[in-house]
Amino acid sequence: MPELSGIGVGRGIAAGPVARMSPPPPAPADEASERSAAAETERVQKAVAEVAAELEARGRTAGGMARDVLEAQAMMAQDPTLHEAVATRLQAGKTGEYAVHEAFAEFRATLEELGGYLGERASDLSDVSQRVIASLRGLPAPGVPDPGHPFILVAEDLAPADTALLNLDQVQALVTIQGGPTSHTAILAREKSITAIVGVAEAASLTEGQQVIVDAGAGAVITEPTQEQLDEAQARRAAHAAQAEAPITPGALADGTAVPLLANLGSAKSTEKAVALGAEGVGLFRTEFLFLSADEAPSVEEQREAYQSVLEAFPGQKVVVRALDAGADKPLSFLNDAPEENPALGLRGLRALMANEQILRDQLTALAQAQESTEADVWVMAPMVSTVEEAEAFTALAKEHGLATAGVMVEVPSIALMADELLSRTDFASIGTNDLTQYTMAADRLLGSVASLQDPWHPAVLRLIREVGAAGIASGKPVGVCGEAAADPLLAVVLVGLGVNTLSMSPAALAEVRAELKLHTLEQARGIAAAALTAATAGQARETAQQAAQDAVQDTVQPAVPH
Ligand SMILES: C=C(OP(=O)(O)O)C(=O)O
Ligand SMILES: [Mg+2]
Repeated sequence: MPELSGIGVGRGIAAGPVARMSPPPPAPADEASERSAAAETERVQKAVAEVAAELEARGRTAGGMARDVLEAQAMMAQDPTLHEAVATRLQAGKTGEYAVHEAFAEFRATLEELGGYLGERASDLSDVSQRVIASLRGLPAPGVPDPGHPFILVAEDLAPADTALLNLDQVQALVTIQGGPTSHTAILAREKSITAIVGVAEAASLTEGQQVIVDAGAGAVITEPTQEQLDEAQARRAAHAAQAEAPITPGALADGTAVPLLANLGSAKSTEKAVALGAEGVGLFRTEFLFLSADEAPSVEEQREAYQSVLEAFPGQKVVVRALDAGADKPLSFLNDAPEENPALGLRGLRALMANEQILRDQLTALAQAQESTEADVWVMAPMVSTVEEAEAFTALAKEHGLATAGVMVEVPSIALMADELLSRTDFASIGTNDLTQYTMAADRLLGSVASLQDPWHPAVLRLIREVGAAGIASGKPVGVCGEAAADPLLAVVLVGLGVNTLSMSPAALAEVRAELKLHTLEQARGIAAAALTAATAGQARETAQQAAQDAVQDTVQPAVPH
């Protein structure tokens, strides 16, 4: 039973036949057609009609937002301006493929120049053009396949729109060649509870229709499963589904040690889901959504309203609000429009806020006002902090605005190493493992080519977390984790073993983490963490922790002294 390995997202398991994402057809050459213009026109019209009908049919099956997107694409395929542009080229003797390719590309460039909503639709136009060209050539449509039965989707990577539109009755699991644990595909898969393994370099060898088991917990794609393995996978799938239905209890270890499980929220829209899935508060409220689509900072009143709607959903519970984290992957022209060679190392996060202090002051004012009219326990924290002076300055400013609990994110190795000094100057620390991994490993979190380095299991990252956990225990100040690492059930246990008190994650991950914590005592979690720390590589840390966790669970189930 050969296996391919990658980075599993969550603990799901699924089995089924592979269906590969078809690559886009190669661009057609500028050649004269051997057919008459009339014959080419007929071919193109037929292909366009087929593509439009297929997109509409898919929209009807998918429903909801996907239906609107697909119907808009079907309309694009039939746009009269485009048809005129294609017809002109056919009259000039071009092939149908080339006429479609060139006319759609021209139309796309016009849309991109217009910008705004139409500009955003430009890439949809390329998708339609590729579908028509594939149809003219008699090739399968590019994009997510539709074999008519449940399947395991194998792709180089998925565009966010592809992931968002997946038909989850058909797609049993996702395997991508590219991508790391914090890639968009992994984050979206986690959010939608799709069984997924990303960064499977050898997935290119999987063939259409081949039976595989995708075991996300083990990060393995089993390529020639035996009947016994298929039965076991089926049983584990049923158990996993039952776990999602398990009663919601507060996060705690087997010995009753409380580990509050909090939600990461990206906007006010997801509060309901977080509450329904049992979030005991919010460990990271990302406020960027208010700023990113704007040309200038939103007013204090606009901000107050948005913050209030989140705070109201958590009366009596903790809500950790992060000050604006702009720069690098989230550029904001009104905050910093200077070109930077290395924006991830530039004026981002708290650095950008300190350079535009009024924007930070307005945000703190809005938050303090929102706090006054709700019963949530509001904590505020700063992103991308590198020095204790920065932490001190932010904490003082937050208190000046009437926010009693102020802390910082630990995302830069320098501040992790200074955790003891940090915690003597601020109220709490929250470890952002996505950026902490990026900066520790010097690997851009958005770059597929270095995704394998972007692994929070790396012992270098774990050693830094140990520093922060130890400083938290020594000072009695709370230390949380709000990066994607907290959503990996076994890594969550390791984090608690390293001294972390709370875990914050996408709400979809709460059930799995809750179930895993219940299997281990604090002493065992410390043992599993100590085992992971002995490793030399990320892979070894994961394996060593898995072994230590299994041994610990067996010791608990089988008492050492038989009766
Ligand atoms: C939680 C984090 O912040 P973001 O992902 O928003 O940068 C992190 O870096 O881990
Ligand atoms: Mg971050």
